[in-house]
Amino acid sequence: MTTTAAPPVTAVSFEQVTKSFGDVRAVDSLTLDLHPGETVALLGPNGAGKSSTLDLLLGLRHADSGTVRVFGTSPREAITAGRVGAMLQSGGLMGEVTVRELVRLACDLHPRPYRADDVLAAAGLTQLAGRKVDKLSGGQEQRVRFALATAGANDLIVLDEPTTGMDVTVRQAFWATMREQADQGRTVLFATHYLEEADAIADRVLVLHRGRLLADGTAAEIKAKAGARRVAFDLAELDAGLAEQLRALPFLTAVDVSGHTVRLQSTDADATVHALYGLGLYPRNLEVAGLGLEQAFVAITEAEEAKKEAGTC
Ligand SMILES: Nc1ncnc2c1ncn2[C@@H]1O[C@H](COP(=O)(O)OP(=O)(O)OP(=O)(O)O)[C@@H](O)[C@H]1O
Repeated sequence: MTTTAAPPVTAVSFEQVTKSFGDVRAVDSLTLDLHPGETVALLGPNGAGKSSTLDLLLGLRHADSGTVRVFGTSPREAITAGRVGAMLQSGGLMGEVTVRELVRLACDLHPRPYRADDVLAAAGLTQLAGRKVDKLSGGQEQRVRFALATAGANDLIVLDEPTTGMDVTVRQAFWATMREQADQGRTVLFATHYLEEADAIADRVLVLHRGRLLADGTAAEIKAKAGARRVAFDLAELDAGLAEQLRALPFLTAVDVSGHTVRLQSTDADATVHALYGLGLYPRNLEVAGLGLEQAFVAITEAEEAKKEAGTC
């Protein structure tokens, strides 16, 4: 007798999903699969469509066209089954109750709940459990949202700019908890403007721009996709026309002269270094390195903007 292996479960699947608000296409033909155990960062400039994408995934909005599936079902079915936890930017918290009462309620409502005390502890809220929710600081409120998103054994955790307002210690504890969740096979999807977080935490990075997926890969792949390298050096003497001279060189995509330090981005670092000597410069402390994720992100989204202005996309 032969047995056929079940197809691998996809945590999230977007197929040709489009969502517009009036003239604005917030999500544009998005096709995407997320897998169990992946930690995925969703990056994009303001208005790129990150929150809209998360809203579609959570069934808070419906697509104009295309299909969104969560563990093979509709978002609503997946949520009702207690498979999805979310921490969103918007939406007020119930204020007149204590932190403990609110977290208990979330646990009571969850089909696969954790113990409220454990949830409070994991979110760093044990000391604040007796405090009224409307007396919390912004960062403390974020911790409560985190607790509500992790009140039960969710298979997918969706976080919209989760660490905004959190101090460094809480932020580190937060990501440690998320790592544990991913190590247990859960999928963690988070939108963020903190690119260093995406670089450190995510094993997959998605770059959205005007509702379209511009890049999808590991942080290293995204950096490589930007196709540029950093060239930095110091000059003992600065010529007044230096910045102009540098800008006239080929292959440069960014020029920054600050004090005696020059930072360049070049699509051909070898040619750039050669050209520096050609200009009669004597660069000291010369460093050539790949782009950081933040610079790669800026390079990729700016290149897309430039294409749009030139009418080629
Ligand atoms: N309810 C709405 N009504 C009208 N336009 C909307 C609505 N929600 C989103 N938009 C528009 O859709 C686009 C995408 O917005 P969205 O909030 O998804 O972006 P974002 O990437 O999350 O941005 P940010 O980083 O600023 O939070 C924007 O141009 C926004 O103005």
